[in-house]
Amino acid sequence: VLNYASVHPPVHLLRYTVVQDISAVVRALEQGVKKADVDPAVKAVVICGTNGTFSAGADIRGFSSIQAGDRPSLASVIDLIERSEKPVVAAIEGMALGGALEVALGCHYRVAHAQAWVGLPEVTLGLLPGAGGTQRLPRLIGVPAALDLITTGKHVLAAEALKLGIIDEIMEENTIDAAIHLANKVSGQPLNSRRLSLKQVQSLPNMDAILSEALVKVKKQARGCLSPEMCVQAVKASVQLPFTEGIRKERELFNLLLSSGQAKALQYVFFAQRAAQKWTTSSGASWKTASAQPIRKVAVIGLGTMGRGIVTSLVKAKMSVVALEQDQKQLEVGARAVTSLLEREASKMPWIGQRPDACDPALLQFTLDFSVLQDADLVIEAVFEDMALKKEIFHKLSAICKPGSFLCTNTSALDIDEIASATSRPHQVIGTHFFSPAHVMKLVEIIHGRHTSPITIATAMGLAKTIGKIGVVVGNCFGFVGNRMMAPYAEQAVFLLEEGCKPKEVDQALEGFGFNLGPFRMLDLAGLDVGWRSRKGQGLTGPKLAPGTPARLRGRRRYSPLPDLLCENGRYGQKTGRGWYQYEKPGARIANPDPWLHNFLIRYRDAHHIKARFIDEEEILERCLYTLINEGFQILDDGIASDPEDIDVIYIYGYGWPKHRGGPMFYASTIGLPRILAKLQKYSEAHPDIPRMQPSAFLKKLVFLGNPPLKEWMSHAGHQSSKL
Ligand SMILES: CCCCCCCCCCCCC/C=C/C(=O)SCCNC(=O)CCNC(=O)[C@H](O)C(C)(C)COP(=O)(O)OP(=O)(O)OC[C@H]1O[C@@H](n2cnc3c(N)ncnc32)[C@H](O)[C@@H]1OP(=O)(O)O
Repeated sequence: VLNYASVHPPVHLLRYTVVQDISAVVRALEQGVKKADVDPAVKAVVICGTNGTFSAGADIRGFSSIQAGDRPSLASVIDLIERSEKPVVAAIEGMALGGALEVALGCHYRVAHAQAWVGLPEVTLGLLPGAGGTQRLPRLIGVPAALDLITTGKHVLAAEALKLGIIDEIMEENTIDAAIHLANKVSGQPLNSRRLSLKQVQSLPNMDAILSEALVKVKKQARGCLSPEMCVQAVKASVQLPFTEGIRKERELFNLLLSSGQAKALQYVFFAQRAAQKWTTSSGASWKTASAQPIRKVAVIGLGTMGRGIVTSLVKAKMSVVALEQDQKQLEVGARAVTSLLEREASKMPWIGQRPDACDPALLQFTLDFSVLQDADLVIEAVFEDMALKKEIFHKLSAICKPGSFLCTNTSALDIDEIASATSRPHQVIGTHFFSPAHVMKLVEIIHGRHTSPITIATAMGLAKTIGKIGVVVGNCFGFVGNRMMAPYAEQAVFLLEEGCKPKEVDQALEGFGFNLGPFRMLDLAGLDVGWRSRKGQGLTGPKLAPGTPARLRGRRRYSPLPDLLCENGRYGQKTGRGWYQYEKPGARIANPDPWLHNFLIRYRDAHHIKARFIDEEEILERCLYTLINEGFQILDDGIASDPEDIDVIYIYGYGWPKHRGGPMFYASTIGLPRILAKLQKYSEAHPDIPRMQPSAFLKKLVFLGNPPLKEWMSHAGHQSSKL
């Protein structure tokens, strides 16, 4: 891990590589600094990394073994560095993240390569910079900038770090030589002014307001996630307390976070997101053997809400795009919408000024001419959810597109195999389920059909990565993973209304749990007509419904006609200004309880002889969340998702599941599968007409096997993951 290398005497170079064994690095760093301190031949020290990287910080896997008492050791080594009578210079190449930046902050000088970047990502892992970072950074760059970096975990490039004052010098090349040169130059000069622990935090007249506004902001954004709030508390301590007391406070807050459980969940998500990129299918295809084909030109069919967002994402990633509509008017409306989205995106990216080509309109062509699509490497069809229309388009694409083109359908539920059957190249057909708004949401479900080739999967995954999305490979079934699990959740929410809840009560319970939006606000945003169209297509309502079908039963299953009745009343959600809530005008966003709906529910319950009862938050949460989780177990058993991590990534990045709870399957593992099973059994006995409440056989099996850890679940699934 450590080389104590004499490079240009009298400067000594301490080199570090990957920080896997945290305590070994801390010990080695301590020994290196102590040795340099007592060696009379050494006049200065440079700390750098190897292979062009200072350090990405600690190995996250090592956090689980950190004991509360271990923590101060890096902090004390950083103190040792800072107290050294010989100047210590950090030479930052590549990146300095987390503990590594804290080490650099303990150095007296910091030199960085122009392409290097720095950051304190601890907050995203449920922690805070606990080796003095929350006390030194505000002393170096002031409270507002330090709060921004520490509470978001964002990375900044060397140029910005220089502007902020984190870095003293930037080099285009030979960063280590420059650091050695600087170390030689400052050798013998007084160091007190370079010791951040001795500096005062720059006082600001509105400091109290800055701190309290920061707290309000992070509380609002974090929805129950503790680490951003603790970060603000720690920075506040740097303002209000002397350095050593501030460090004590930082340690106390760090230990609290370390034992909170949220840190474990967030660290799980870090690895789950990366594991999802290593896709496999139940037939044995995998990322290891399939390579993505290069995609230069993409065509998008349909410029509705989804198509516009998809085009925007592609252009932002500098891909050449052809956007097709069926008539001139729709083409013009769509083109205007895309232009405005691109302008809005550009205004959010100030660095775009330095990269004038970032949203280059020359990359984008709007057309009505289907034949322009013939040389596209990949086509994404994004018309509305109508199987006949999609099949017609795929039939045409199959005839027009060059033989190597990949054909993707943006669908949230439809059968990929049926769509592929309209082509002569089903192996090149794949589902790419984007989430709305598609230029913002990170997730893309990549759905392989029976005939989809591994190269097609790899190419769709590659495209997702290129445009900054997180692709997750899933199997083909109605609703795939995300919407299939959403169905029992939304169904429970509506049953709860029938039984006595108000939409706001259900939403508040789930927003309190940490969702960005509760189910009714989410449905109003997505548009109630989407589900209505799908239910009509399935014959659950509308003209295809058999006459004489009881209002609240489909076969022997409980059914709620409430969402259909709302649509029949023209209440489609936000877009019509009325849905489960009322809005000031169509398109407005603030949801207000609607007395009309309240009276409607009373009349509905009377008509169906339902006696309203009080339903507490616990029941709301358990019925909505546990039925969703139950479907997740069924999906794993069916092989539609290859492991629980994939489901969790889908829920976090596509459905607003609170990240600090680690995704539904991780959450289930923290609650304990026996408890989930017992609750589902209780509710399904009370509601025998709701099949989705019947515990899945896989869940029962795992409980029978003694509630094994999440990592072992798939070795017991009916459909075993080929990742094993
Ligand atoms: C020279 C001075 C050295 C001083 C060193 C001091 C060290 C401190 C030791 C004491 C510790 C005290 C407390 C410290 C806390 C911290 O440091 S918290 C900060 C931890 N670091 C991070 O959060 C960085 C997380 N990683 C990333 O952001 C990115 O991975 C990356 C580094 C920017 C690289 O991105 P990219 O190129 O896109 O690759 P990825 O796909 O993301 O990752 C590649 C594989 O590497 C694995 N990985 C990455 N980071 C870590 C990590 N920190 N710990 C463990 N593993 C990591 C990642 O999982 C990928 O793995 P595979 O999927 O298996 O390939």
